[in-house]
Amino acid sequence: MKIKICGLKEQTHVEVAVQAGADYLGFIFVPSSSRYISPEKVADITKNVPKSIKKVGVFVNPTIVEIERIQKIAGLDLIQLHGVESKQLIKNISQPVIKAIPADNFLIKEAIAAYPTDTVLLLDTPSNSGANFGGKGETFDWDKVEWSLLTGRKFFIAGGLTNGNVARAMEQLHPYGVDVSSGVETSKRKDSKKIRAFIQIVRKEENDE
Ligand SMILES: O=C(O)c1ccccc1N[C@@H]1O[C@H](COP(=O)(O)O)[C@@H](O)[C@H]1O
Repeated sequence: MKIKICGLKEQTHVEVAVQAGADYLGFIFVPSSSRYISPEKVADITKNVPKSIKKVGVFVNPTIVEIERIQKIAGLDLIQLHGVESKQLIKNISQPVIKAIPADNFLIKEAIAAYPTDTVLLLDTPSNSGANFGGKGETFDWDKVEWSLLTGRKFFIAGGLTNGNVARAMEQLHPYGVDVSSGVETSKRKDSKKIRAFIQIVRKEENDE
């Protein structure tokens, strides 16, 4: 089970996530987000991160120029697209892509048809405004998704995961990975204890399965 800790802004939390056994570290390059971090800061706080742990840049409707500029400075391994990006943009990105989609059966079917199998999908809670901006800490109704649509596809579960529900998400949904941001924060700041506990719970659950 892959674990992605997202929205990191401080070196201490990067170190905690790495030591506890995260696979992916996520950084938000969306200027309007309270979790925004500059590419220069990402390069600085991740300089000691082993190469085996992947750095993911999260974007909403970026241009290819913006992605390439930020990727070069921050040293990103993967690009997560969290908006309504074109298929052509995805084709132009040199790094592997994680494509976030709202957890809605119609949109899941569309995404499966649109994106090649090497594009990892990330199911997140649909936003009330219709836009797919994440990081709100809200779960979606797991029972309403036709999970069989995703057979053969790698997908992350995101949206409101916490130390209290992640084991159930794994048992019930069998994702390729779990992605958390708000659930490992206290007062809108990452919380080292919650990060460690989240990763321990996931590792224990995968051993028990
Ligand atoms: O975290 C943000 O501010 C954000 C902004 C724009 C796009 C995505 C964002 N976060 C991503 O949302 C999911 C779910 O987060 P949460 O656990 O529900 O808080 C995750 O992939 C975040 O990286």
